[in-house]
This record gives sequence, C-alpha cells and structure tokens, in this order.
Amino acid sequence: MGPYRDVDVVTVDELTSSKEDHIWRSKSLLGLFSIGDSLSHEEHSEHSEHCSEEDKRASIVRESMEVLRMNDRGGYTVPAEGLYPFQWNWDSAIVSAGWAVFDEGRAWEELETLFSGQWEDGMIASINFHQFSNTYFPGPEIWGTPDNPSKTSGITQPPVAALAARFLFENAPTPALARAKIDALFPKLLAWHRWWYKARDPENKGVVAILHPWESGMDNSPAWDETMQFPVDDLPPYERRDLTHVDANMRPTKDTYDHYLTLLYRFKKAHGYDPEQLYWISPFKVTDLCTNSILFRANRDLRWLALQLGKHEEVAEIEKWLDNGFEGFKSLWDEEAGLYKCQDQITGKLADAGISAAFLPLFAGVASKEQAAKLVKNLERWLSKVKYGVPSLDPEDPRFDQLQYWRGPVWLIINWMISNGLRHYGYDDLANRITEDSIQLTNEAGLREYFDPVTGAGCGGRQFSWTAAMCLAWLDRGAALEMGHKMSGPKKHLE
Ligand SMILES: O=C(O)[C@@H](CO)O[C@H]1O[C@H](CO)[C@@H](O)[C@H](O)[C@H]1O
Repeated sequence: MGPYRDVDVVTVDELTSSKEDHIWRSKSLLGLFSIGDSLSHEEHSEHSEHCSEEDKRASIVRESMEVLRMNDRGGYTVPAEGLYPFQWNWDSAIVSAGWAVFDEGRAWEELETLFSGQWEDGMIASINFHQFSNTYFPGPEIWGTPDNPSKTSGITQPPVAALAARFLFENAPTPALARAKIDALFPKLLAWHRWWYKARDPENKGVVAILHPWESGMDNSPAWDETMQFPVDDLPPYERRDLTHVDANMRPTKDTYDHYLTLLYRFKKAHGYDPEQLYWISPFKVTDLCTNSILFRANRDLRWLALQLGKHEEVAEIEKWLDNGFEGFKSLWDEEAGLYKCQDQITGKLADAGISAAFLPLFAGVASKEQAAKLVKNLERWLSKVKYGVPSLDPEDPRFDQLQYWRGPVWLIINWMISNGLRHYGYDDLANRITEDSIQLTNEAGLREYFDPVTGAGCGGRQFSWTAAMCLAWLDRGAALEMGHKMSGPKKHLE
C-alpha cells in the first residue's frame, strides 16, 4: 500500500464511491467525461434566461455531430480536413467519447482502428497513416518507420485511450457489446501502458519521459524552450504544409520545426525508432505534466476496467504504477511557485514556464489538498488576466502570446480536464467558470481548434473533431443524448 492511500490525499477520501474501486474511482458513477461537469439539459433550461442560448447550443450539438460525420474516413476520424488528414492518437480517443453519445458502434470502432496500428512492443503511435494524403508534413514518406510503407509515425502521444474505453464501457447502452469490445481491447491497453514504463521509465522514476515535443500534444509550449536548445542537424530541404491552412503567426517557427525534424531524423536514421535506444540518445528528454497526468488518470481507469474483468494480477501491476507515479510526481512540484512544472530529465531542472498542464495533476488526482489550494490560487490569478480560461501559458509570462500555438490560447480538451479535476477537489465555482467560458467560446467562435483567451476569437483549424467531441461528451451532453435518442430511437439513457 502506497503511503498516499491513507494520508491527506483527495483521491482517497473524496473520490471513493464503491467498495471494489475504493481507491481510484471518481466521485460520480457516470465516468470521466460527464462527472458533474456539464449542466444537464434540464439545468440548462432552468438556468438559461435566454431561449436563444439554448437554440444556439442545440445547433452546436447538431453541428458537432455533423463535424464528426464529415471528418469520418471510415472507422477513424481525422482531426480536421486538410490540416490533419490522418488518425491522431489522443484526438481519436477523445473523439470516441463524442461518437459514444450518438453512435455506440462507431465509438468502439474509433478505438479499434487506433489500436490496429499498435506496434509489436505495445506503442500506439502519434499518427496512423491509413490513407494517402499530401496535405500534411511530415507524412509517412518522411517518418519511414520499419513498416514499408510507413503505417504510423515513430513516436507516441498522451495515453487517453483507457479513459475513453472506461467511458464507453461504463455508459454503454448495450452492455453485452461493450463487454465483448472491452475483452478484446483491455490486453492492448495494458500492453501500451506497459510500453510506457518499459520504454520511457527504464530508470524507475515512477514518471515517464517524452522524447519529442509532439509526444506531449502541447508541441510548441514554452516549457520546451530551454530543452529545445540542442543544435540542429543538417536537414534535407522540406516544405511545411501547415502554413497553407493556418496563419503563420499561430504556428511554430521554422527554427522550432528544424528542431522537431532533427529529432525525427535522429530517431529514424541512427536507431530505426528502437525505443530501448531512443531513451538513451535523445537530446530532448522531459517529464511532461500533460502525459504523466493523463497516464496516471488512465491507470486509474485501466485498474477499474481490470476489476470489472476480474483480472487481479493486472490490478496489482497497475497499482504498482500508481504507487510509483505518486512518488514520481513529488519531484515535479515547485513549492515556491505553487505549481507543478515539467522537468528536463537531462539536467534535472524544472521548466521555468507555468503552463496549463500544471493544473492537470488535479485531473490525475495526485495532488494533495494543500497543493490543490496553491494551484487554485495561481489559476484564479491567471483567470483574472484573461476573458476566457484556461490560457495555455501564465498570462503574466513575457512569452505569453494569445494566438501562438500552445503559448497562450485555450484548448477545450484541456479545459475539460482542468474543470473535471477542480470538481474532484471541491472547487465547483472555478470549474463552473471554466465550463461557462468554454460554452461562450464555442457560442461565439464555433468548433475551432483553439481560442484566443483575450478576445474569444477562434484560431487554427475549423470544424475540429475534438472540439466537437467536447461539446457532445461534456458541454452539451444532456442535449446531445436527447438528440441522439430522437435520431436513433429508444436506447438506455445514460444519466
Ligand atoms: O501540429 C501538428 O502538426 C501536430 C503534430 O502532432 O500537433 C497538433 O495537432 C494534433 C492533431 O490535432 C494534436 O494531436 C496535437 O496536440 C497538436 O499540437
């Protein structure tokens, strides 16, 4: 038993709701995406003074469903037409929860297709290349992973899949189908989590390393500014495609891309993406808060699934990861700043930037009540400086840029995770502020990739799948279920 199980940690005494899942289960029985985070449809009706707001949300729900259908490429969903034409890892896991609200079979299929690209060693790559497209760089021809042609990228992304699998399983209108699906998926999820520890924590720190900023999903974060100072290699000439879809002032610079590609080519050329070597040779090796918080939370959900399936040995294995993870997180706490920080594993230094992932240990359930109180103080300060939360960087950081990728703007998926975490720790008012901001942003700017925290303007890609999924599974879950119900006839109501 890890010491955190009987000390003053919110996960233990406040998230407990059932005997079999006594440690890790979340407060609500509804599962992750809906844990008291959204006002139900009825609450919306009661609280909404303006009918037009309700009509607006109904049209956003319709549009969200249309966006998922439009971005559906047959078994998987692209994040956005043109800009991201393949299957991305954490996008797809989040998107499966959106599908689940109105098409149960399609939701499972999203995860199955994602896992169809699983490497022999267990890794799920950041991108699956199912069909040819020349609208994105770097594509399969550049990655050149051992498969020929390259079926996936050679690196990974935050492990959201177990969270999504639990959500689908726990809220399944057809339990028998869900049981069959989860029986098949569980060993694959477990293999991926095992891969994380074997490939990315061979030194038993309890927390895992990422070896490329793309692995964090927060690619251009100032948290990587110092760790990306390594010299770039001579690179073959290349042509970026992102700038044909999105303004250059919203995207990473050429210098940043040179660093991204230096890592890619080093991983490919010298080591054929062999994870056992990559960990030791990468000039970029960071303990990322986003990845580790999601992994910790995903381990809780994987443990819950293991309990449902009666897999007791696996439960013990996962609990060990949780125990070690709890210890590992301690090295990421900056007491003076009252924030969690990413850590350079090469120098041991904590990153100087306060980023939105600093609040994700609340989502993981790994912060103590005292740490949570300090995080909340910081978050309140951040929110007092912008109109819409949560900015991806402390607005008082001189590097704050309201439009630049992961250097200021708001992402809905991060808002969901932060508000979900806040609720677990009893900060409902603050969670409501974030939910309300997210509703306003989508009301005003639609289903954009991300949003300007100062003006509320939409940025990056349009008709973006994970933003649509967040409306369906989080912000408008009640209305979406009702609409889905009308479309497909009676099925078990999830709330
Ligand atoms: O910018 C890019 O080319 C890719 C690189 O993986 O990254 C962005 O788009 C992905 C697809 O939506 C997201 O998964 C990432 O979080 C986001 O940063």
